[in-house]
Amino acid sequence: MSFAPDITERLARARADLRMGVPVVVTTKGESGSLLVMAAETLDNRRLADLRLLGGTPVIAVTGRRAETLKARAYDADIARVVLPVDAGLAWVQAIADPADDLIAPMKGPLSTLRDGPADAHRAAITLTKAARLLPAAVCLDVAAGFAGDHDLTAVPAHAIMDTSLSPLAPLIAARLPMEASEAGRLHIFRPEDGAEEHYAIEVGKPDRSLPVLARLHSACFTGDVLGSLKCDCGPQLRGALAAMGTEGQGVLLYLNQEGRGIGLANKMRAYSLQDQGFDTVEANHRLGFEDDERDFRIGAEILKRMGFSAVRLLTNNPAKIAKMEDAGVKVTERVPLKVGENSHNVAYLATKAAKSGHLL
Ligand SMILES: Nc1nc2c(ncn2[C@@H]2O[C@H](COP(=O)(O)OP(=O)(O)OP(=O)(O)O)[C@@H](O)[C@H]2O)c(=O)[nH]1
Ligand SMILES: [Zn+2]
Repeated sequence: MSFAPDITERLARARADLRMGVPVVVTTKGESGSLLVMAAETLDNRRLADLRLLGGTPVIAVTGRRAETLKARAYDADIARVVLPVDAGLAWVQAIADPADDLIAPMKGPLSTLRDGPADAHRAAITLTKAARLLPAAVCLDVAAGFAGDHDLTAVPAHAIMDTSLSPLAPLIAARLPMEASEAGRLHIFRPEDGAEEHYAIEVGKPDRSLPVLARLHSACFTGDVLGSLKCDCGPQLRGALAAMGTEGQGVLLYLNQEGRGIGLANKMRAYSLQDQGFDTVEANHRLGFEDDERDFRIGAEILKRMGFSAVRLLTNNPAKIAKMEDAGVKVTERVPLKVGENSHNVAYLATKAAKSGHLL
């Protein structure tokens, strides 16, 4: 009998802790052992002062993307460990993590980055901040084994954070949902076992499981789907896909809670703020320290398979989605273009997606 949380549950706790500003400890088997980790975004003055009392050399781990903008040398390939100067305060930490003021205060340096020593735990710390939908930057300090226990902190092994296997998704409940596009709608809720966000599937009609189904993998876009934002084409694509399924009398639309191409709504708004400064959608993601697209489309493939679908006619303009479906074992027998909702505000955004992300015009 055990009531203690397992590794997956402790990972969920660690994400929640970081969002609240509570430190966590990342452990490795190597020489350093335990790394105290705080998300740069949620660090406060009290914990920064406490960190200083511990001595040692605190660093901020940032992604290679962010390091490039900061002109910091990334000795660890895809990440950099920026040394926290002795006199650096909270504003300095936040300016390293957050590109909001990069243009008005461009000189943060010269920044010194660590070259020696293991960086696996630091890399895991950044991955954890991303999973918590925070800015990908972590304030880190080597601590003695036992630190987590002494301070009642959640400890997680780096290898568990870096484990990329997909968490099982269980179908939770489904119910009839008549919609404008089709009265024969049914909404299914899927809940992942790792405590991450739920995802939804809207089934239209009763599609024959032995035939390729008309399908759409829609990523959540609060601004486009709900507010009718003109900055993207998501709202018209969502309604267009449902309308096509209504006309055909069958189909399946997955509503994946991967807002902002997987960076979360707060970070997407940071990206929008950078776009107001003149950066395009891809550059904005990079300046924040993210890749262009942080979504995991295996989730969509898994839900389709759980629902009994093995082949789809996919409504998309994004060839990467097709490749990722095929990789995950869902056959794409046809690409059905979905070109709706172009306007004067999003024409540059759509052109950037075509030029940089391979979208078909
Ligand atoms: N980070 C970021 N995300 C954005 C931006 N504009 C829209 N999004 C998000 O991008 C996602 C929309 O992508 P989709 O329409 O599903 O897919 P796609 O990759 O464009 O491919 P299609 O199937 O052709 O539509 C949603 O999660 C939006 O919230 C932006 O400027 N920055
Ligand atoms: Zn959108």
